[in-house]
Amino acid sequence: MFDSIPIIDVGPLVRKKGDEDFREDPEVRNVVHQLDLACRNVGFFYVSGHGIPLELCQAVLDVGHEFFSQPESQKLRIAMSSSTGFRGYQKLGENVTKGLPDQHEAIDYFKEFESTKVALRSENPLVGLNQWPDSVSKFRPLVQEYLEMLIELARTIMRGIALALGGPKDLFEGERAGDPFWILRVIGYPPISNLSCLSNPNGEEVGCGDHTDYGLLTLVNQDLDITALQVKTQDGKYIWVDPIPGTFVVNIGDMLTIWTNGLYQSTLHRVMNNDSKYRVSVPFFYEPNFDARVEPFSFLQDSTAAESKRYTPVVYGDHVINKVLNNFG
Ligand SMILES: N=C(N)NCCCC[C@H](N)C(=O)O
Ligand SMILES: O=C(O)CCC(=O)C(=O)O
Ligand SMILES: [Fe+2]
Repeated sequence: MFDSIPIIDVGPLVRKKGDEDFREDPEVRNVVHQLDLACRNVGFFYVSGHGIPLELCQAVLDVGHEFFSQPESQKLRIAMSSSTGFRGYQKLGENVTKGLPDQHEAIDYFKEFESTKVALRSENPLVGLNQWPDSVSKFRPLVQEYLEMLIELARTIMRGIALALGGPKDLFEGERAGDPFWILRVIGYPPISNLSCLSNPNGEEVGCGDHTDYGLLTLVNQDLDITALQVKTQDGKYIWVDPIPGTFVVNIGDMLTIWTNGLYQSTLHRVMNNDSKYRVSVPFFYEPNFDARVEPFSFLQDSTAAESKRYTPVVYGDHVINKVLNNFG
């Protein structure tokens, strides 16, 4: 049970990640304990002290606003389709959650596959090249710089989570997530009140319907002047996730649920932009290796035991392909 989202200063993890005595360091232990509580009880937390400049986060949101404010014809020049590997721009309502169209537009980026892995091409619908808008000149260099920093930050937080589980600090390296897949979405949410045609026949319009994220860890960078993200508590109530300057909103994904045999559950969340302003958010999704086989850790099975709670193993890539194909029918 929870009614608020904890704030965790991960400064010690970031500063001491190369230290020999990382595991035993009292400041690191303290962060690790907070991560454990947040992952067990909430599945969501804010991260401060991460070292990513606020100006870079803001600049990424700014180019998002600039892109979405363009005429549709301009945006469609980088349109997403099955022939781009589902990478690129999707119009309002194109993404579907639990059968209902989401009231957001977005550009989706996925890690590109190495061209040498030819075998992937024929059977993997996500193979393709990322689509960059040349109409917003700073877009590509900014987003690429941002991506590199977020991959590193997420890897560092996963090292803390590895210790929180009582595992070795490289629990999520190697065959599990040493060559992590990633997804980045630049998302625009018009004010719900502005929507000219309502798509949901039997209820409220949502910017993004109830869902859990697919992989390991999501880091959300969101406009600071609008509250729109909501997290569902165990008793079915939603709580608003107010933006806090200098933080990311972090949540755990489905693969961590399986690896931890349900100890750390991915939490349902949705987006409602009831504000009168247009909202941009940029979630970054840090994922396992594309071909990682994900199954409950044997060292956790005793403590998380009840046989009925055993999670079925999946290959991460199969899970994400399924999700993406469902999102776009
Ligand atoms: N890559 C991630 N996690 N994207 C999350 C999008 C959530 C909505 C999507 N239509 C769904 O139903 O999953
Ligand atoms: O816009 C947000 O704040 C979160 C979006 C989200 O949950 C997602 O894309 O998975
Ligand atoms: Fe999400």
